Amino acid sequence: MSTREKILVAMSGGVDSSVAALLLKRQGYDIVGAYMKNWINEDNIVGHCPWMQDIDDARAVADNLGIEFRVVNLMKDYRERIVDYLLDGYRRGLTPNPDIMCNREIKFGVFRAWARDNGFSAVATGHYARREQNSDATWSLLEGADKNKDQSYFLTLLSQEQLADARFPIGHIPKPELRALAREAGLATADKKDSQGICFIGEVKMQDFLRQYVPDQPGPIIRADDGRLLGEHRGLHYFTLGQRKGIGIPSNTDNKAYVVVGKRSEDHALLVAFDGADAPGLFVNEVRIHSIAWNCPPLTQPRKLEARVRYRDPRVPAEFIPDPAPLSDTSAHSVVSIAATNAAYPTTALVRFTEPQRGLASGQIIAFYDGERLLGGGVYS
Ligand SMILES: Nc1ncnc2c1ncn2[C@@H]1O[C@H](COP(=O)(O)OP(=O)(O)OP(=O)(O)O)[C@@H](O)[C@H]1O
Repeated sequence: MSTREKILVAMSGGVDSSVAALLLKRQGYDIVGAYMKNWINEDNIVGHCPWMQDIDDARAVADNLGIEFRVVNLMKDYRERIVDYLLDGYRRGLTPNPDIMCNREIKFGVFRAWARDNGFSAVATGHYARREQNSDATWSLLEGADKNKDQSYFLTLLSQEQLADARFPIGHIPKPELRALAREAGLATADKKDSQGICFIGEVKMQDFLRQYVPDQPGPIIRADDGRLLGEHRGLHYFTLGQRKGIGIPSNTDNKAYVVVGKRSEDHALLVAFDGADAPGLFVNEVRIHSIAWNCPPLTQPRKLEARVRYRDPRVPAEFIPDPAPLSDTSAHSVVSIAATNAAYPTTALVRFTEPQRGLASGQIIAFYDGERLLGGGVYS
């Protein structure tokens, strides 16, 4: 009987996870490839979703590598844990982050559980992130070596336990080198273009998707500084803090563009201002967060660290100040609770930035770092 470690490789039909499988195979692991069926556009609501092509591509790579290939149906879990979270968030005026939730709830949640039930000790993905063992045998998650492709931000809410079962075989490779490896090995996906996040959101505009599920609820567009009525919008869920495109109010004669600076739930008003450092509410020096999760020992005392306020932003200096006795964790109202259950540490905090930060929308996620090392993160209140 084989004593090689059994690893389930999440194969999306993209080049990154194809090379993840290639490398693990070369390293001698006992691997099986699996495509997660997360969403199928059965109602044909949101147009084209290339899942069938993706399955064919993933299967072709698995055949090339001579490994078994499975399709795992997680549509029900995905609907309950990601789509409902997304729609619930938008209905409540938040800006949810389905990519981060998908990693925690699906890839390293139900998919990992499926892997365990089927005799695998770990789940590998094609994320640009690295895992490093600490002296006490726990794991740290580091940014991908290719800083232009780093995806550690998307793994922000993973726990130490999830990290222990995760493998990121491509995290140390620059993308051009990865494509070269794929070509040399003759992988069918070698020159496939990069995907755009979650299938059903990547291939369609989020607005088109939301239109099918969240009823329009028109309200006034109001200029924040003088209360002037500028027009009408179709629903607050189509907008997020810091958004400039699609407001539908022309720039003024000086070519100054309007930007969303707030939402007022009482009268469904969309608050806008001219974009700039003095736009009211657009820039903040500090922000409250909830649903904090750590993959390292939880921070219970104030500490200086670095924060990434959104994907692709550089890390910025900040001070993390935990609330000693959080009164309420707003995520408790969410369909999918983002909060760490029974956390033995404060799950709310204040984050104070050295430089003001722009457009931190409620529901979005902040990630904390110590250099390249991801510590954890939380959700903007
Ligand atoms: N439907 C899916 N089935 C299996 N694994 C998936 C699926 N979607 C994503 N993954 C896994 O999650 C990783 C990151 O997903 P993401 O959507 O960010 O793709 P990516 O970075 O473009 O990678 P790839 O080139 O492998 O598609 C993928 O590399 C893959 O391991």
